[in-house]
Amino acid sequence: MKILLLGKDGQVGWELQRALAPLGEVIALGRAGAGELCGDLTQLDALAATVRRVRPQVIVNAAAYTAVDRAEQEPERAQRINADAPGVLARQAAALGAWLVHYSTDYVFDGSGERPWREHDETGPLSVYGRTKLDGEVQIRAAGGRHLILRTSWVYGARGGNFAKTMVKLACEREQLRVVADQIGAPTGADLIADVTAHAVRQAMRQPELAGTYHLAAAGQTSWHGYACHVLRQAQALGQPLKVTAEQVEAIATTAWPTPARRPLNSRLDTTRLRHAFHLHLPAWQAGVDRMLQECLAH
Ligand SMILES: NC(=O)C1=CN([C@@H]2O[C@H](COP(=O)(O)OP(=O)(O)OC[C@H]3O[C@@H](n4cnc5c(N)ncnc54)[C@H](OP(=O)(O)O)[C@@H]3O)[C@@H](O)[C@H]2O)C=CC1
Ligand SMILES: Cc1cn([C@H]2C[C@H](O)[C@@H](COP(=O)(O)OP(=O)(O)O[C@H]3O[C@@H](C)C(=O)[C@@H](O)[C@H]3O)O2)c(=O)[nH]c1=O
Ligand SMILES: [Mg+2]
Repeated sequence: MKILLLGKDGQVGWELQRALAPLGEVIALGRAGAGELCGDLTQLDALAATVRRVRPQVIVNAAAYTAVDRAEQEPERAQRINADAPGVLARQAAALGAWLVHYSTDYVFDGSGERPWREHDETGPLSVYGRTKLDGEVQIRAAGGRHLILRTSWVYGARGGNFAKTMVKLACEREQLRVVADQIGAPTGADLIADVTAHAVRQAMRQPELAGTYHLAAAGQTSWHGYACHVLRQAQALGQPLKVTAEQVEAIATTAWPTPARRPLNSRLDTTRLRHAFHLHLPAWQAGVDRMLQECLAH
């Protein structure tokens, strides 16, 4: 089996290089591409030509414009990368009879209510990032090919920048940390996402009726404040020289932390559909966070 992986250098893309390897030949492209193959999602014609040249059975797209606040100033670029490029990939995949695996986000929802979002709940993105990710989903479905859209949340990985690493860095540098406590979700590891992807691809190729949209997040829930406190407790145990300890992190409301992009308060994702369809157990969010910190901070 031939798999075309896009976005190989991102948090999820990096883990996918490892997780997809046992499934077949993985042609992994970053933004720079390789030889005649284009991996740049802003180059729509060259991207389409790349798919036609490789003729994969599966395309996995882990590339995205993920700078949520910056996207408010660059809506056209975010639209091209997060929506138009996935549309191109989906139409090329459909023409080849190939699968497309793509990732989306909790930020397609408006964050209202208390209950975890289900796949068919009404969307209502609050930001340019969320709107462009939602349009990517729409374009993929419209192409009519076989696809898996995996919506995930609060991604972290050993490789790449993420909130957990930012908290450790800031707690070592600053005298004070304030973190929003009213946005609720589940931190999800890039390694878990990659492993579930590989498992789902294997199963979906035998059971094409499994095509569709699924919520994929670690079990449990917390706030960004709860997440930060957990990270700092672990970091301290691993010997990091913190100036701000977990107990000293100030819990604040979203209204006290103004940002260019609005973010959902309720980012919980209901993963029942994924767990049942693919017979999966999803671990508690803390397990993967602890493993990542151990990998990054232990010496
Ligand atoms: N990060 C998160 O918290 C969440 C992510 N997701 C989704 O999961 C998926 C994977 O995200 P994650 O791995 O965390 O994101 P990262 O930001 O770690 O990785 C995205 C990758 O895409 C690359 N990229 C950006 N622009 C282009 C381009 N024009 N052409 C080619 N590559 C490009 C980035 O390169 P560079 O670094 O050089 O810009 C980066 O390597 C995405 O679809 C994202 O929307 C969903 C929920 C939460
Ligand atoms: C650095 C910092 C952030 N915050 C807040 C801002 C924000 O509400 C929250 C998290 O900050 P971030 O910048 O990591 O958030 P953000 O980049 O919006 O994270 C999102 O990224 C995209 C790609 C997704 O798809 C989402 O699932 C989600 O992971 O914490 C504080 O309250 N205090 C701080 O010191
Ligand atoms: Mg971010």
